[in-house]
Amino acid sequence: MENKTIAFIGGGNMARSLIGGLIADGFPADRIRVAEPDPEQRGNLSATFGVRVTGDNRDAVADADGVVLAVKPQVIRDVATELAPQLARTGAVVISIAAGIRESDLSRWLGDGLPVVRVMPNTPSLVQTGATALYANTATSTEQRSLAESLMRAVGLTCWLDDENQMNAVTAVSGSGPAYFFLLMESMEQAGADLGLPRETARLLTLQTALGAAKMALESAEDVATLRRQVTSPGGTTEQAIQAFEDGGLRELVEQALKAAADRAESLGDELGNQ
Ligand SMILES: NC(=O)C1=CN([C@@H]2O[C@H](COP(=O)(O)OP(=O)(O)OC[C@H]3O[C@@H](n4cnc5c(N)ncnc54)[C@H](O)[C@@H]3O)[C@@H](O)[C@H]2O)C=CC1
Ligand SMILES: O=C(O)[C@@H]1CCC=N1
Repeated sequence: MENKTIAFIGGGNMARSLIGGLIADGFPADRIRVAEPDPEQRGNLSATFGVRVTGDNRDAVADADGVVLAVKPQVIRDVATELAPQLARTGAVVISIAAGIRESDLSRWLGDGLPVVRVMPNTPSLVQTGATALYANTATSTEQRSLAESLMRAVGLTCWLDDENQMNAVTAVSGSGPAYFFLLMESMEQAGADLGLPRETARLLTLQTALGAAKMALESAEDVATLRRQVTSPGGTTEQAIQAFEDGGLRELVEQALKAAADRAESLGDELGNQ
């Protein structure tokens, strides 16, 4: 990524996570541009990260080697069309993080033949513990693939997809995934407080347990089912909790929830791609 300049179009939640993670990894703030229409957010981005901000998308991409489209799926078509003539001249690789929006639609809006990489990151990128899947179109050179991968690797784990259709499943698992774990943490914190713990104690015990479980699962040679069984003493306390989860249909609920997220990614692609 040496000497590369990156422009973010849209400086919202996901862009902030990526920018914060990149800077924490040593990427120079003076090689990051952010185009953001909201003046308050621009001020905040500039004050927090020291990046160059602008209200003009075209200004942001002028000297960029990589352009991250970090706007909502509903506005990506307008942004792509607006930037198309300029991107055709600069040859920058376009990196879209928009859920559901297909490479074929992006390529049509940008003008066929431009390098486009679809990526699905997640917000823990802010603390360099992101999980990102990437898919590149055939117009993307090896160097441009490597730029997209290096950007995302700076903020966490990366994996390439050969089949773009898998991107909706990725969105359901890791793109949206942090929210599921946050929900579980919210519920555990509340339950701990209801059982009589001080709120802060319940919070800290919950968060450290989540961190410990994820770290252990990543580092252990055992699969997660085995690790779960190791906590579950026969006739003990965990068994009662796990039984309550199973009786409540947790596994089916998780399947339904992830299917609903993947279906929404698909329908966003249908709705917004056919414009
Ligand atoms: N939030 C998340 O956890 C994740 C989000 N994504 C994707 O990232 C994209 C952005 O999502 P968020 O950051 O959550 O949304 P957000 O609403 O926080 O950020 C979008 C930003 O784009 C700005 N914007 C609106 N119109 C614009 C325009 N015409 N030109 C430039 N900027 C414009 C908005 O002012 C806003 O700051 C979406 O496409 C979403 O699917 C992907 C993975 C995870
Ligand atoms: O909720 C959403 O649509 C975006 C995509 C993945 C996470 N947030």
